[in-house]
Amino acid sequence: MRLEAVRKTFGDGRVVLADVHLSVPEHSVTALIGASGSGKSTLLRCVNLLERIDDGAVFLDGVEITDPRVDEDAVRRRIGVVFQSYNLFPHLTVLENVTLAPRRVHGVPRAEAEARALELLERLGLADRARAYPDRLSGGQQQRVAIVRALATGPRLLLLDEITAALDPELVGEVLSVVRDLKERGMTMLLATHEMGFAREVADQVCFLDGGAVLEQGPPERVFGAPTEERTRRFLSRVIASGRLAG
Ligand SMILES: Nc1ncnc2c1ncn2[C@@H]1O[C@H](COP(=O)(O)OP(=O)(O)OP(=O)(O)O)[C@@H](O)[C@H]1O
Repeated sequence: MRLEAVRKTFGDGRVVLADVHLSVPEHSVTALIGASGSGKSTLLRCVNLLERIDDGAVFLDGVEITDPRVDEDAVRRRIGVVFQSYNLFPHLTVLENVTLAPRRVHGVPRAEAEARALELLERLGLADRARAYPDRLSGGQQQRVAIVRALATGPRLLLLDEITAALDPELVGEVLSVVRDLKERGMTMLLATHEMGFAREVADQVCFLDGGAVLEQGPPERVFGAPTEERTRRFLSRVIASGRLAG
């Protein structure tokens, strides 16, 4: 997946993404870091076509998905998204939550959708929760269900937007270990995070966004260990001061 010269403005003409170039190689993990408001979520939303870009292009498997003639549903099937808030339907069981989009949006037969869902739930240690309702699950379990739901359409790319931010600290680990497992299985991921320790551990590439522009990009050892830009250094020292580099 790659972004070429992506520009996004909101209402009053404020530039939120300015000329962003970013390449996310297949089977690799890219972490977007940067201060609150630097444009991380907006970038993810532009990739998933939840936001329309003003200029530039986004490519997935060599196809320009930001071309207005492209079928948006087909694109979304190939891009899984997990947000900070799990957004599970409270009146549906775990299994129903996971199979809803494949069945209703993509027309997958019930038996096939359920078989795939159960396989994924099993893999994420949730098989025994399939018939439970979300309010019977911990936050960590709910977020893992949200990850299963994102995987249920067999995406080529997974976008993770601050997926541990709403969790109690003791529940963060179980969600991060799922991400590690997906990485080992070769899933291509683009994630936005404030957890620098996690970015450093799981990412193949770290991209520092500042005011909607990519200021610095490279392997985590380099960006965290020897940042070349003064602003990156300042951001990281603020993060260290707040204790979020470890973890
Ligand atoms: N729908 C919108 N309309 C207008 N402005 C928006 C909209 N969505 C985001 N913005 C603005 O765009 C800028 C970037 O926001 P974004 O949420 O992408 O940043 P972020 O880096 O993800 O922040 P955080 O780390 O707090 O999640 C912010 O100034 C935000 O207020």
